[in-house]
Amino acid sequence: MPRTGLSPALIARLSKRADQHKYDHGHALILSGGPGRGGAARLAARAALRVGAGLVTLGCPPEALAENAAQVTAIMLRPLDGSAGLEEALEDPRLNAICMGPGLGIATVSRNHVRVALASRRPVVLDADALTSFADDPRAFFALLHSNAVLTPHMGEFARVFPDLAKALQADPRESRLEVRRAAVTQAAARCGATVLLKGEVTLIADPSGHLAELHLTGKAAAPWLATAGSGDVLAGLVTGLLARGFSPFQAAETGAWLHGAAGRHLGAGLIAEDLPEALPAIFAQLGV
Ligand SMILES: NC(=O)C1=CN([C@@H]2O[C@H](COP(=O)(O)OP(=O)(O)OC[C@H]3O[C@@H](n4cnc5c(N)ncnc54)[C@H](O)[C@@H]3O)[C@@H](O)[C@H]2O)[C@@H](O)CC1
Ligand SMILES: Nc1ncnc2c1ncn2[C@@H]1O[C@H](COP(=O)(O)OP(=O)(O)O)[C@@H](O)[C@H]1O
Repeated sequence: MPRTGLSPALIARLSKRADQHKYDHGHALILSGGPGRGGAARLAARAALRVGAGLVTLGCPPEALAENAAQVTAIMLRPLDGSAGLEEALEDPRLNAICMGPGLGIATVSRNHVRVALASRRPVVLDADALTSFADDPRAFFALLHSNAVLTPHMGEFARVFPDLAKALQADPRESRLEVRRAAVTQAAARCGATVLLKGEVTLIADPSGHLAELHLTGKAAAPWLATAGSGDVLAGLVTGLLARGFSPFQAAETGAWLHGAAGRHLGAGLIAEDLPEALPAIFAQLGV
């Protein structure tokens, strides 16, 4: 990916044809945490819907259903009772992309959700608590992963799953940091067998076969107001929505990161995470989608 651009081929893939119906655009499942912890997953769900997934369902513990029902409309809701509930939901083959981590909680149930989702071999985005839940045993985590998974850590989460690679980064002087970051993300993807997107003002994306993309939100392309609570949850939702639409993991990661950056630049100072999905129609219009 050019450092600040999106290729014409990826822009073309964002369009919807007139003869398609909603199920042609996929059905994303976003998992939410318990009561009082649903905000992050709702942000992700909204982003998945705005980026064009045909349907988005928020799966939450039964006790969080009323809270979520008060907050969402176009997004559908499904109570999921533990990982057995997730397994049952995944009997529907039309659910074709999963997002887990934002606000999920760091707990055994989160680890079990990750196991069930990965065992289904569906495209899955693993963010936030889905990563942190495996901090004490990254090797067990890697054994579950496959090439349809996308990990979207910030630096803190990256260090929990790839502590040795993060240590090398922290030890390195500033001027060689980008080179070291590239090497670290490339090694991380090769090690875990999934696409890894390391977030920041420079976002790096690597897949297990050695492809590397980077998005530089610096200089004229800067979008520093993206450093706000929930912004990464929106990114996770964008990537999930694109996976539901049939983008490959690497394409979904680079397209999602680009749209996220464009929305951040478009909104500028004062933006909060809720604004980001709502900026997508303007970004699509600028792209001619
Ligand atoms: N509206 C909501 O409901 C929100 C919920 N959130 C959820 O809150 C939970 C905790 O996520 P957090 O990421 O806040 O906390 P974490 O504690 O998981 O990670 C943050 C820590 O990581 C370290 N770190 C190192 N480099 C960093 C970097 N580049 N960016 C961020 N942290 C870095 C810092 O020491 C920081 O204290 C997650 O489930 C997340 O999804 C947050 O996303 C914020 C918004
Ligand atoms: N200075 C910055 N410039 C541009 N983008 C940034 C900057 N800081 C953070 N971001 C982006 O904002 C998002 C923050 O995500 P994350 O740290 O996971 O926050 P949260 O957990 O609150 O959602 C990421 O997509 C990251 O790339």
